[in-house]
Amino acid sequence: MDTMQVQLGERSYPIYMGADNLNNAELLTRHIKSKQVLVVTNETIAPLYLMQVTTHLQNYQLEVVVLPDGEQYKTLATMETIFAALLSKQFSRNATIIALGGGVIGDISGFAAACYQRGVPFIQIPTTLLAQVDSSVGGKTGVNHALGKNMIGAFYQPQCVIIDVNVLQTLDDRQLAAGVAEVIKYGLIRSADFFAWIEANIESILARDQNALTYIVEQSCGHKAEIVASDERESGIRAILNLGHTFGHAIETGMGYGHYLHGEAVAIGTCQAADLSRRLGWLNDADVNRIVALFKKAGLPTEPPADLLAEGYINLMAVDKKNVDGDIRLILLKKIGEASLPVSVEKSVLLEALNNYGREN
Ligand SMILES: NC(=O)c1ccc[n+]([C@@H]2O[C@H](COP(=O)([O-])OP(=O)(O)OC[C@H]3O[C@@H](n4cnc5c(N)ncnc54)[C@H](O)[C@@H]3O)[C@@H](O)[C@H]2O)c1
Ligand SMILES: O=C(O)C(=O)C[C@@H](O)[C@H](O)[C@H](O)COP(=O)(O)O
Ligand SMILES: [Zn+2]
Repeated sequence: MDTMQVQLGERSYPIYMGADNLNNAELLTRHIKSKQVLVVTNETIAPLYLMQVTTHLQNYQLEVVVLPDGEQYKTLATMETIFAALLSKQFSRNATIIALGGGVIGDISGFAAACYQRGVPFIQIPTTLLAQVDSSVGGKTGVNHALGKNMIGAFYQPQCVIIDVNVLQTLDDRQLAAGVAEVIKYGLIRSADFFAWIEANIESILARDQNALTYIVEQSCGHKAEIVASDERESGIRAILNLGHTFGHAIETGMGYGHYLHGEAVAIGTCQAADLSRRLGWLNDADVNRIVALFKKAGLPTEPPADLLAEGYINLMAVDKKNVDGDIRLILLKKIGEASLPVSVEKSVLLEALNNYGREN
């Protein structure tokens, strides 16, 4: 098993990465400092992994909340189910919440932990590739609003992250690919070598080769942990983790949550960001073709939805969290392996790019 530390002073925590960690009773209980424990999961994950985890928690006052499955349930209304369970069982401020699931469960449970009695400890047990490489690390928690993605939330760090790569074997292919989108992101924003490694090994990743999966989880967590350690609350460099997300979040909200998976929307959004970077003269045609080709090889979409028109996009992007004084700001690419900090883009340039995506300047 490999351990990595997210260095955040008194909020520092370990990420445990390995195979079979869900069968490690000592590890699963190492960071629980309370008698009361609430496991939050969903109706898909519960039959697969709930027992495997709760079997090691029999010495605690254990409660379980099983939420409905889907991005459309990442709402304030769903959080009420968690608060009702905590209050009806009279859980105290030292109780521990365990998030067992993908990014949706992690984001909701983390935000519930941040809010309940103004903050209780929580533990992330991510069960999708996307959650293992991205959402379980870094403390962004929250829920969606009908008018904007992740608009209600808090920065709230977990006590630890426990990753078991074995659980990736039960993920369906579409969900695996969605996770690969965020893995490609790390190569694009920070490491041309890692990007080239993904290009060379994409077949092994998609075939769920244990070594390939372990490698991308370790590399991705390493990149994310370093970025978060240097800028916990996104006042600067952390924003590069948002590559492709300004377009991607507009797609998710505009098309209705759950229509496109988050990773799929990020894949399209990253191709749009690459196209815009080319229009600004930062990337050349060959770079953009290379990026689009890798997403395609991963089985991800690269074309924006035809029914989301440019004006609609811009209205949705107008509430992006990176905006300042109403100016839309995006993360773009200087080259493969290096992202820009947020760049303000004139509405006319954005409209031109949205209307002519993939075509000559
Ligand atoms: N907090 C962050 O930093 C951050 C980063 C990236 C994404 N996110 C958020 O994460 C969410 C997307 O997360 P996701 O891609 O994990 O989606 P998800 O949580 O919806 O999980 C995807 C699907 O896989 C199922 N599933 C989970 N684990 C499984 C397993 N081991 N075997 C079989 N099925 C399994 C789930 O029930 C669900 O149907 C979005 O809401 C996105 O905004 C947050
Ligand atoms: O951790 C971060 O910082 C990220 O931006 C990671 C993203 O992959 C993730 O989708 C995040 O939830 C987006 O954050 P938001 O602030 O744009 O909602
Ligand atoms: Zn993301």
